Amino acid sequence: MMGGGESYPALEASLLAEEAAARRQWEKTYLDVLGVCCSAEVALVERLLAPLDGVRAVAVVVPSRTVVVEHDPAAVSQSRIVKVLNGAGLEASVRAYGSSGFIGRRPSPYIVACGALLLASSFRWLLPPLQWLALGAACAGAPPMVLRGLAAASRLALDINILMLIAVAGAVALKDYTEAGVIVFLFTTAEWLQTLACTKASAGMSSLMSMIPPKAVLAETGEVVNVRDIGVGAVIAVRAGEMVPVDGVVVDGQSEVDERSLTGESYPVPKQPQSEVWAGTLNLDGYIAVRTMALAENSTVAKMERLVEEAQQSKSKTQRLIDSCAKYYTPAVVVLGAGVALLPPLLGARDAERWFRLALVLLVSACPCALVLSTPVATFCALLTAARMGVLVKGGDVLESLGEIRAVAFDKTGTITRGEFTVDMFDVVGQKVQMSHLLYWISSIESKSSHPMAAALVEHAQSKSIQPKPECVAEFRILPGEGVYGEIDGKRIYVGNKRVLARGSSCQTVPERMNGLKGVSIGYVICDGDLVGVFSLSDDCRTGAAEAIRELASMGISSVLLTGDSAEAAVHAQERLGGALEELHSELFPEDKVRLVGALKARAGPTMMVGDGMNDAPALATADVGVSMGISGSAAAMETSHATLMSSDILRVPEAVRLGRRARRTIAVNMVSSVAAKAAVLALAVAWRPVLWAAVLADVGTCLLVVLNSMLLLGEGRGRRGKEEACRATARSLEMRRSQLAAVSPDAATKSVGKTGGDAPKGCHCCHKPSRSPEHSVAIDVRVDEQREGPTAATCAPAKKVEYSSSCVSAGCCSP
Ligand SMILES: Nc1ncnc2c1ncn2[C@@H]1O[C@H](COP(=O)(O)OP(=O)(O)OP(=O)(O)O)[C@@H](O)[C@H]1O
Ligand SMILES: [Mg+2]
Ligand SMILES: [Zn+2]
Repeated sequence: MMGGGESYPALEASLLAEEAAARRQWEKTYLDVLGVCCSAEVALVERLLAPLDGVRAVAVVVPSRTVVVEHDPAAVSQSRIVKVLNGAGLEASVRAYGSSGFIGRRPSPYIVACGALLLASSFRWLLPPLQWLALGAACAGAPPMVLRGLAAASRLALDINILMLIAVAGAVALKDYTEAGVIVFLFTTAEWLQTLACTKASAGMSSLMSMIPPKAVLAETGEVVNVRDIGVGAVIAVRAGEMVPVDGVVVDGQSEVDERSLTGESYPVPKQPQSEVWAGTLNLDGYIAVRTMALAENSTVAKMERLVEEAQQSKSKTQRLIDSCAKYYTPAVVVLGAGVALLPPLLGARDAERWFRLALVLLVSACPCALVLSTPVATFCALLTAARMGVLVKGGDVLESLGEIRAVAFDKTGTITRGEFTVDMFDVVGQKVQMSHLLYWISSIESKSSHPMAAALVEHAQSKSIQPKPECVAEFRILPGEGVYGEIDGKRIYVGNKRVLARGSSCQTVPERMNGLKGVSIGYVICDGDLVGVFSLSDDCRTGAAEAIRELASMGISSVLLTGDSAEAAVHAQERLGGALEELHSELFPEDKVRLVGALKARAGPTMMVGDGMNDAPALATADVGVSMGISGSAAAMETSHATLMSSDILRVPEAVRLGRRARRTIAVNMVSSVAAKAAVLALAVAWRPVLWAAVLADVGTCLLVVLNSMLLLGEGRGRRGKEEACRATARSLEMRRSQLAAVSPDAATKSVGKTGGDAPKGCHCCHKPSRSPEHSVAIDVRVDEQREGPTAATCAPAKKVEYSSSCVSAGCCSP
C-alpha cells in the first residue's frame, strides 16, 4: 500500500502515527475461548484485549465461546493475544482456518484429576484417611476457576467462578470435603459438557465465515495478486474447484457454481458469459473468467459476514433487560447471603451451621448463568439456522419480531412474480415514428433504469438487432410509480403506465385493441406529447408463492398485495395464486405503500413487508419486519430491510416466521426453567435441608439444559428441504444442459426460454423447475388433489395436467 521503510524526521509524531495506522494490515483472528461462560467474561475479555496496541476491535460471541479479534499481526501477534487471555485463565486457543472448533475435545487434566481423586475418596468407608482425597479433588479441579475468579475480582466483578469458590470454601470450612470436591467436579464437568454442546453452534459459525481465498489470479497475465488489491473491472481467472474471490460478471467460459454460502441451498447453478457470480461461492466444474464488480471488502459475502457478526453482538430487548438487572443483582445477593449467614446466629438462633449452609445455597442459586444464557444462545442458534437456510436476519430483535407477525404485505413485481418480464406485444401508434427509431429510443432510455420491465424492453430491442446507446440520453429521470423520462435525439420521451399517458400526452385515447388485454402490464410511449407506441409485458408468478401464502394463512397470518402496477395485473396475479391473497391494492406510489403498511400495523398487529424494488424501501423500513428479496434485488431494499432472502425463495417467508416463533418459545422455556430450578432448590433448602451440591447441580444443570434446548433450534427447517434439494439439483443440471444446448443452437434457446402461457402451469410439479422442452419432461394426467403430497406440491394455479421433469421421476423424489 504505502511505501514503508523510509524515515520522515521532519514529520510530526501524530502524522507518523496516522501513517502507521494507515499502513496497518488488519486481520481477523478467531479464537476458541473456553473460559467464556456468562456476560461477565465478555467485559473481562474486552478489558484485557482492547488496551493492546494494534488491536482494533474485539467481539465476543458467548454462545459459541468465540472471540473475534481484529488486529495488526505486525504489532500484536496471535500468540500474544492467546497469552494475554490465558493469563486470566480463559483457556484460549486460535481456531484454525475453517476448522470447526471443539470437535473431539477431551476434558482438561484438571477435570480428570478431580474426578479420579473424588472416586478414590468414595472408598473412605474402607479407609477413613481417604476422605482427604476429596479435598485433593477440590484443589485439583480448582485452578482454572481460581484464575478466572481472580481476573474477575481484580476488575471488581463478581462472577460465577467467585460464587462457586465461596461455596467450595464454605464446604471446606464446614469440614465437608466430599461436598467441596463434588461442587468443583460438577461445575468443571458441566462447563466442559457445555463446551461440547457448543461444538455444533461454532461449527455452523465457521461454515458461515467466508472461505474467500486471500489470493486471486489475473486472467490476462496469470499474475497472482492479493484479493484486497483487486480493483473494480479487473478480469480474474477462476478454475474448477476454486472459490470465486470477488463479486463479478462472467466474461468467458462456462461452469456450474455452488452458491450454498449465500443462498443456503447447495445445487449447481449454471453460469455463462453475462451471469453474475458472487464471492465465496464454489466454482464446481469449469473455467470462468470474471470481471469484478466490487472491491473484496464490499462483496456480498463480506457484507453478510459483517451483518451476522453484528447481529450476534447486538443484544435483543430481553437480553438488555436481564443485563441491566444483573448489575444490581449480584451485589444484592452477596449482601443478602451475608445477612442470612450472620444475622440469625447474632440474634441467638441455635443452628448456626444450618444458616451458614442456607446462605451458601442462596449464593450458588443466585447465579444467574442460565437466565443470562437463555436468550443469547437461543438467538444465536436461530440466527445461524436462518442464515443457513438463506435468510439473513439482522439481529435478535428482528428474530423476536418475526415470531409475532400477524400480517404480511407482499409487493407484486419481483416478489410474488419473478420480475422477469417478456414482451408480448410492441406496436407503433400513428405514422410519426418508425419501429426501429422507437426501439432505439426506448432501449437507450430504459438501459438506465433498473426496473425489471426495463430489462425486458432492452432485451426486446436487442432481439430486433437494435443496440441501446445509454450515452446518447441527455436527461434521465425516474418517475416513481409511473415510469421513466428521458431525452434522446432532441426528443422528450416518456415510457410508463397510464399515469405517464396523462402526464405527457394531450391525446389520451387508448388504442382500441389495448382494452381487451388481460393479465398483462400495459406500457405507453409518449414522444413530444404524442402517443407513439404501446406495449404489453407479462410476468410469471414465482413458484411456491401460492404455497407460501397458504402456509402463512394456516399459521393465522393474513397476506395482502401492494403493487405499483395496474389493477388488472394485480387481479391476474391473484387468479394465478388461486385467490390466496386477502386484499389487493394496486397503482400505489411508494408513499401509499408506507401508508398501507402503517394501516395494516394498526389493524392486524405486527406486520411484515416483503419487497424487492426501490419503491418498496420506505415501506420495508416502516414494517415491523421488512424482508428484501435476493442478492440481485435492489440495493436500497436490501439496505433498509431487516432481513433478506438470499435465494429469492418465497417459501422461506413462512419458514422464517416459524423459526421466529420457535425461537420465542425456546427463550420462554429457557427462562422459566432456569428460574424454576432455582426456586425449587431454595424451597427445598428452606423447607427441608440446605443441600449445597444439589444447588450446584441445579445451577450448572440448568445452564446445560438451556444450551441443549437452544441447540434444538439448529435442526429447524432442514428436514423438509433435503428431498427437495436433491430434486432441484437434478433439475438444475438439466437446466444447465439445456442452456448448453441453447449455446449450440440459439433457435432452440429462444423457444425454450419463451414465456409460459395458457392456463395449465408448466414445470415440474415437485421441484418447480420449468421443463418446457418435451424431451425433458413427461406429462402425467392426475388430479392435483390426489397427488398433492404435503405442502410442497403447489403451483400458481391448480390444474389437471401436471408435469414432472423426467430426471425427478427417475431420481425418485416425485412419486406420481
Ligand atoms: N422503467 C420503466 N419502464 C416502463 N414502465 C415503468 C418503469 N418503471 C415503472 N414503470 C411503470 O410504473 C408502474 C409502477 O412502477 P413501480 O416501480 O412503482 O411498481 P412495480 O415495481 O411495477 O410493481 P410492484 O410495486 O408490485 O413491485 C409499473 O407497473 C410500470 O407500469
Ligand atoms: Mg417491485
Ligand atoms: Zn450459573
